[in-house]
Amino acid sequence: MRRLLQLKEFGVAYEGGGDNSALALEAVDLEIRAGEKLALVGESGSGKTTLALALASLLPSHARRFGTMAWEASEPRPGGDIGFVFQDPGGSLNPVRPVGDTIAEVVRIHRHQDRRTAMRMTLTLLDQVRLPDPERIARAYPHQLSGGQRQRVALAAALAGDPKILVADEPTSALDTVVQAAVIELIQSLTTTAGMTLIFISHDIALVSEFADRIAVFRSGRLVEVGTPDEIIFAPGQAYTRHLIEAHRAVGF
Ligand SMILES: Nc1ncnc2c1ncn2[C@@H]1O[C@H](COP(=O)(O)OP(=O)(O)OP(=O)(O)O)[C@@H](O)[C@H]1O
Repeated sequence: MRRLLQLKEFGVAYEGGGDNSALALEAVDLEIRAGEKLALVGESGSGKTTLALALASLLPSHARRFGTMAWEASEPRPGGDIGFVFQDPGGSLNPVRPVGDTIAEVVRIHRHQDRRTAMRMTLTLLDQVRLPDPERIARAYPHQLSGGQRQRVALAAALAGDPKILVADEPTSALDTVVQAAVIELIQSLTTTAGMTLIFISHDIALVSEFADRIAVFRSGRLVEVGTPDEIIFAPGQAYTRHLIEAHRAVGF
C-alpha cells in the first residue's frame, strides 16, 4: 500500500494558563497508508481525537504541534479532502436547517456545483447511506430523525466533499447495538468501494478488530503498539493492550 503520511516524533500540547501546558500526544511514530482502515484505540483521554484533529489541521489555536507530519502529496483540506463523522451527529448538522440543505452546501462548496446539481447529488448521497425516501429525509430537520438516521445523514455530509480520508470518531457509541453494526458495515463498505482511507477512533478494541486492517493502541498520549488485528488480539506485545483485551473478555468478547 502506498504511504499517505508519516508521523515522526509527533506531539501536541494544549497550552493552558501558567505552566499548565498539557501533553496530549507525545513521540508518535506512525505511518498511515492510502486506502487502509486504521483504527485508533485507547482509553478516554489517550490522545486519539487530538491525533485526528491534527491530521485534519483542525486543532484549536491553543494547541502546539511538534515533531513532523509529512504528507506524501499536498496537505489535505479539511471538509474536502478529509471528512469527519463524530460521536454526536448533531455537532455536524445545523439544527435549524433541513439536513438536505446542509449536505448540499458542502457539495456546492467542495465539488463546485450549482444549487440544482448539488441537491440532486445530495439525494444520491442520502441513498448511498441507505436512507429510504431521500426526498423526505432531505426536507427533515435533525430533531425529526432517529439517532441512527442522523448518523447516516452525518456520514452523507462527510462524504459530500468527496474526501480521500474519512475520520470516524466514535461514530456509533451513541447508538444501540443493532444500529451500530449497520452503521459500521455501511462505513466499511462505502470506504472500500471508494478506495478511501478510513481512520476509525474507538475505545472498543473488539469492535475494530472485526474490520480494521491495522489497530494503533494509544495510552496517555503515546502510541503503545500498532499491528494487524490478529497481531494485536492474539499476540499483543504490550501489557496495556492485553489489559484492553481482557477488559472486553470480561464483558463477553
Ligand atoms: N481543546 C482542548 N484543550 C485542552 N486540552 C484538551 C483539549 N482537547 C483535549 N485535551 C486534552 O488532551 C488529552 C487527550 O484528549 P483527546 O480528546 O485527544 O483523547 P481521546 O483519546 O480522544 O479521548 P476520548 O476517548 O475521551 O474522546 C486529554 O488529557 C484532554 O483533556
